[in-house]
Parts: sequence; C-alpha cells; structure tokens
Amino acid sequence: MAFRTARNLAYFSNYIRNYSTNGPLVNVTVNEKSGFATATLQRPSVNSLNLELLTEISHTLQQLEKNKCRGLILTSASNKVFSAGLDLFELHKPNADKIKQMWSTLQEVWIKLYGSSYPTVAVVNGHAPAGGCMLALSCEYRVMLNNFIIGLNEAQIGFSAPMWLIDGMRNTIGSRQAEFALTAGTLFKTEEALKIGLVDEVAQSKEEAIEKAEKFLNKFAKIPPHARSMTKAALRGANIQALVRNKDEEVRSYVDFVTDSQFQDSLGEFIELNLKQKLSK
Ligand SMILES: CCCCC/C=C\C/C=C\CCC/C=C/C(=O)SCCNC(=O)CCNC(=O)[C@H](O)C(C)(C)COP(=O)(O)OP(=O)(O)OC[C@H]1O[C@@H](n2cnc3c(N)ncnc32)[C@H](O)[C@@H]1OP(=O)(O)O
Repeated sequence: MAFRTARNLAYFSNYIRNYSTNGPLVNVTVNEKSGFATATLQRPSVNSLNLELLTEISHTLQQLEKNKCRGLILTSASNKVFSAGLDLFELHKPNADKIKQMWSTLQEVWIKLYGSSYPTVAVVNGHAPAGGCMLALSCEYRVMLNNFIIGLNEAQIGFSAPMWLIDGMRNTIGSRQAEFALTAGTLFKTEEALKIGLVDEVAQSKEEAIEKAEKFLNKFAKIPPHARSMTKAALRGANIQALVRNKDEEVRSYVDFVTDSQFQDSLGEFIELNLKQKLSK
C-alpha cells in the first residue's frame, strides 16, 4: 500500500499527533499528488539535536519506511538554522544514561536516513554545522540557500567525527577534500560548499529550493523503486553494516569521552565563548 493513500496519510498524521507529548518536533506533510513527504524540524530555536528531537526524527523515518514513502524532503522551520547539531547544553554535565540513549538514537537516525529505501533531499534553509551537516549528508541530494554555513567542525570543538560520518563526507566530496575539511573542522559558506560538492544546488528562496528538491525526486518516477533501493543499498550498505557491527562499542567510547572531566571543561569553555546563552541560564 502506497504511503500517499488517504488511509495511510490519516494513520501517519494520527501517529505523529499521538507520539508527541509537547507538540511535534518534526512536522510531516505529504503532497497527495506526488506522494513526497516533507519533514520539517521545528525545535526552537536552532533545532539542536537533543534526545527528544532525535527520537522523533528516528520514529518519523521508521514510519516513512513502513508506509513506502516515495521521496523525502528534510528541512527546517527556522529561516536561519537548519540544525545547530547536537544539543551542547544537554552534553554539558550530563546524565550518562541519557547521553547513552542520545548517541544510540543518533546512530539510528543515520542508519535509517542514510540507508533509507526512498530518495531523500535536504533543503538546507539555514546554518548546518556538525550534526546539522550530518543530517544533510545522510540525504542523497542537498539544496542550500545562500549566506549560511555548513560543515563538520568537530575538530574545532576538540574531537573527531565518527568513522561512519567521515565515510559519508568522503563519499560526498572525495577523499582529498574530506581530509582538508575534517582535519581543519571547516565550516563552508554556501558558495564554497557548492564548489567542493558538499551541496548540489544553491537556491535563492525556500520555495525555489523545494522546487529543485522535487525535481530531483521526480527523476526517479520511472525507475522501479526496488531496483533503485537495491542499488542504493549496494552503494551505502558497507557504511551501515560497519556502524551496526560497531554500534555498542561506539556508544561506550562516546559516553566515556563525553563524561571525561577534560572534555567537560573544554565544552564549558566552547559554550561560554560561542553561544550567547550562558551556562547559568
Ligand atoms: C560536542 C560533544 C560531542 C562529543 C563527541 C565525541 C565523539 C563523537 C564524534 C562526533 C559527533 C558527530 C555528530 C555531531 C556533533 C555535534 O553536532 S556537536 C555540536 C556542534 N554545534 C556547533 O558547533 C554549533 C554552535 N552554534 C552556532 O555556531 C550558532 O549558534 C549557529 C548555529 C551558527 C546559529 O547562529 P545564530 O543564528 O547567530 O544564533 P545564536 O548563536 O545566537 O544561537 C541561538 C540560540 O541557540 C543556542 N544554540 C546554538 N547552538 C546550539 C547547540 N549546538 N546546542 C544547544 N543550543 C545551541 C544558543 O545558545 C542561543 O540560545 P539563546 O537564544 O541565547 O538562548
């Protein structure tokens, strides 16, 4: 049964309504004509990825897969920030159990989005550092608005991106550019990102970006979906399998790393220097 049927649409809307306790952090709409879903991240003010938002993204992706979605556009309700990456306030002086769940859910999001059977586009309508870039990279195509930044700046914050994310970057921009970008933790302006292939197209407005995204998704209208998804799985499968094999071990190292006092001190300094909101708030 295709996701675009009215029955499935109603089921999906009910699911989203029932799932969220404080109103959805991800708003999903489906274009009944095309069958394309648009998932809009709407956690104020910068879509920073805390456990609740990550969990909702993960459940949304699961429902889209189950309902044989024909294509996904991932975007932001903010007109300034696509996603600011992991919620740094939640990582500061953390509850170890919660960050364990947070990292495990982040891995799930990558597995479900990077490995989705349906085609995916990120409409990057705002800044996309670190985890924001990760979400965009897990899609197949990226359309970005002008005057924003995107990149994996983990090295600047004092750590390395995990292997699966490095691989995703390498698959997108090639080994040499990935090495330059990751070792320096570079955040690219839109036009620079276009030049190195980190984004595929630039748009002047969100409407234009959505049109470009739909044009990309429509390219697959005449390709048998199973052939398309088998080919995608062949291309992306090794990345996903390596992460699945290493999932628990990576969660353990991540929790050790984040709870270490040295890391906590440097995260505190990073927050003080870079974020307007102060720790005392
Ligand atoms: C960091 C620990 C990880 C340890 C990992 C170890 C191993 C694992 C390896 C890899 C992990 C890969 C996955 C991803 C990692 C990450 O995502 S780390 C997060 C990195 N994020 C950033 O560096 C972004 C920081 N923010 C900014 O640069 C800017 O805020 C902006 C997004 C460019 C937007 O700028 P602007 O429009 O000027 O807005 P403000 O700076 O004024 O911010 C508005 C409010 O939002 C709050 N905020 C911003 N970013 C975050 C964030 N990441 N988490 C929580 N909150 C954030 C900011 O404090 C402002 O709040 P108030 O309005 O002042 O209340």
